[in-house]
Amino acid sequence: MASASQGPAWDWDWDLAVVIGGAQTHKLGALVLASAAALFSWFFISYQTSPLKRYPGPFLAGWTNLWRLWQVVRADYGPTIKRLHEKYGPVVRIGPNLLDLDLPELTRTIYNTDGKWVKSDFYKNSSSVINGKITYHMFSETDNVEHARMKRPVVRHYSVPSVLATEPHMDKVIQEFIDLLQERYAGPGKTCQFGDWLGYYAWDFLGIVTFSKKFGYMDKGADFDGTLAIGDKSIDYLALCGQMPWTDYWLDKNPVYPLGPPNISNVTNIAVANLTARLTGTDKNFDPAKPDFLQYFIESKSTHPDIVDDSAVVGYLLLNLIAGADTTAITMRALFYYTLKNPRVWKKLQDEVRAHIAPGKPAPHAQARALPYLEAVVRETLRYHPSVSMIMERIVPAGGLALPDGSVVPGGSHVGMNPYIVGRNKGIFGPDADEFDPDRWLQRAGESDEALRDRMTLWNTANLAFGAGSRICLGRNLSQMEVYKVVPTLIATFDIELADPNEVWWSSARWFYRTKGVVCNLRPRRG
Ligand code: HEM
Repeated sequence: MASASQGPAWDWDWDLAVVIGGAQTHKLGALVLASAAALFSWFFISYQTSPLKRYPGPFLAGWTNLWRLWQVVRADYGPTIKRLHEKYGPVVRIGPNLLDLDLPELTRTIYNTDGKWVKSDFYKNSSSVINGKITYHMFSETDNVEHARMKRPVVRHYSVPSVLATEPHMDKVIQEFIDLLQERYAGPGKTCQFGDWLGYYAWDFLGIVTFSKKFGYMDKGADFDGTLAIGDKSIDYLALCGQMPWTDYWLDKNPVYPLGPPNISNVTNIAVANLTARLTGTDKNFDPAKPDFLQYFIESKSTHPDIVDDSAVVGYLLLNLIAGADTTAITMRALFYYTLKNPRVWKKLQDEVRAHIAPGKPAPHAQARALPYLEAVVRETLRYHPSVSMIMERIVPAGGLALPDGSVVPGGSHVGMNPYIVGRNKGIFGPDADEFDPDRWLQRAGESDEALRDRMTLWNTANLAFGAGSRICLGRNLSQMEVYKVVPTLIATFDIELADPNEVWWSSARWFYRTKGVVCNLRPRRG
């Protein structure tokens, strides 16, 4: 009985708890259901009423940006979107408010200099928090007026004559590069992680033209301080967060516990240390007869005191390194990978180079630029494997964008083109656009000079490897000089072959189309 009399009390409490708990569970369940219904209705109404609904694309992409985030996670972004264009045509909806266009005839409209076309928020997460304030640089600043203000003091330093003035620095680093390769890898039975070395060269090259000092990756033959790996992470962060830019405020810009990519503090420290040494006259590396970008930027403080202070100089220095090293390394790696895999192209390039460039010393820029097949190979590499292989998003200005099919994309929508996709447009480059063939850039049999000129003008409109318009790559002259000088120097100095002619390199197609591999045998030149 006792147990019977105690039992009901316990049961009563238990039952009450169950009833209350059940009621709460019901309420919670109802709340979850209501929220899901509201969310679904919101998605459904947005989907149904979107002015972009008429454009084809994967079903999920029209509903949520998670679809495109997933494509970035998969690291096969450019090729995936290209396949969608093959299926749906030149306009593909890849987000609720985003169209990817394969319409080279519109490049000069979307990427122009009139200031009306603005970069989307995709770019904003490539910024830093300085003294508690989010700070943008030339690449991440979306406001065109502010961007023009930042660019004005330094743009002339990237002109061909200014870049050419740094050739003595380039020669120094190129000489060291070939000497190190000779020392370490030119012996019998040795293979060289050539792809990695092109990365070390690209970083040390920029170190030397930027502040007359290498980082030391070539000397150590390794990413000894992890900077190259951190650089990769920060570019991946840009690509991933850029699909839903608000996530950056919860991750990297979160004031409580920032969860962004590791920052390249060692490069920042090096930039600050170099600036301080230069300003205090203790910089032992600097020779006033050999200008570098640090010197140019310090001069900008006098020419534009209202814009450039010491922290702006550090910003310019960092952008040189972050925007310029991997992009150029990707281009050089791709150039060697595709040409070495194609014996006809390799032989033609090697013959041309060896007929004009002396081995064992840096190729003079003027001589290298006079080699037509080298030029064709570089152009084809930039077309076939552009370092930036994602959509370069812009916001359609008020008034809309008229498409060739007669439709008008309304103002406020996001649109853009991807250098990888436009570069393989068959209407422009022909049915073999998916093949690597530098000869396409040469004058064809029976083609008049005028016809060649027209063809090149057309092809240049589809060349977005360096972007276009007011936001075109600032460092393009510098990176081209870097490539045009080192490639013939290497070919003139070494017999180069892939250690495994069937090598399939590792690749990751996100904002940068990164690659690893190109393992080579380097032997002192015989022929
Ligand atoms: C092969 C090498 C390179 C390639 C393929 C490349 C590609 C690009 C592309 C496509 C853009 C435009 C992005 C957009 O509009 O969304 C860009 C912008 C930029 N690049 Fe490069 N780049 C290269 C090398 C360099 C170098 C060496 C530097 C500097 C030393 C540099 C500095 C910049 C800067 C500052 C911007 C932003 C320009 C602006 O918005 O005003 N790049 N680059």
